[in-house]
Amino acid sequence: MDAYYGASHVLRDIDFSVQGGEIVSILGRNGVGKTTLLKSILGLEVRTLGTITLDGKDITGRPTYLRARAGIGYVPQGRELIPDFSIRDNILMGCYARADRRRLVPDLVRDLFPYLRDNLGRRAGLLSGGQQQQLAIARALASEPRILLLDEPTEGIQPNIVEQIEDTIQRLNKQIGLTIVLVEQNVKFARAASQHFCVIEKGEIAASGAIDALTDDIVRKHMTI
Ligand SMILES: Nc1ncnc2c1ncn2[C@@H]1O[C@H](COP(=O)(O)OP(=O)(O)OP(=O)(O)O)[C@@H](O)[C@H]1O
Repeated sequence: MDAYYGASHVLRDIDFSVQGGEIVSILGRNGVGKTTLLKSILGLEVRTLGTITLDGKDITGRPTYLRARAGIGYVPQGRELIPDFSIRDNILMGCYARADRRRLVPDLVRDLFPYLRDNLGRRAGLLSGGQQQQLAIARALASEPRILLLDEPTEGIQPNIVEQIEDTIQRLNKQIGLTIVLVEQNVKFARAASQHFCVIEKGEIAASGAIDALTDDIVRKHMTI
């Protein structure tokens, strides 16, 4: 798969796949194309050449909202919440991506995030960074995705809260078998959270494999500045 913004060729010859039920981290320096890979899977903003399949079905020609309804959830970098909306209304925004369009705060969200459950009427803009990240994940879960794309969930989050996010990711993966693609700059977090990795350098895959094969050499070569 190749990806373009206008004439700018951002991803080249990307052969990337995720098995159901696994967590994969996409790593690499700033600007190498990690977010673009997620946007290519979603069909968002970027133009792609090549084929994208979900459960063996070709979704390449489908618009983003149909890819979402087919089971792809997205937590964008920077979270993109609506600060003046309540926690409840931010979560319900995710329901537009549901195949059945039902508007409800799923039980899963209530179980995972007791703070959100107990403060549904609170304005999103008043939440801490960690709570906002929980809310962005909750909004994505409202569509009941089978695969969740998470763009830098630990960015700007206090170290003690990073562990909570890792715990959430593990629970989603183990309890409901959610497949997760995680864009990360935090190598320690990626090592702890995922089973596979994929390093991108200048728009191409420079290394990939089981997470144990993510050596310090690879990190030094492709990730240090
Ligand atoms: N909407 C856009 N239009 C044009 N160029 C873009 C657009 N979005 C990103 N780019 C460019 O595409 C390249 C890859 O960007 P991308 O955001 O995918 O990188 P990234 O690895 O996710 O970086 P970061 O870690 O900073 O988020 C960069 O050179 C960036 O400037």
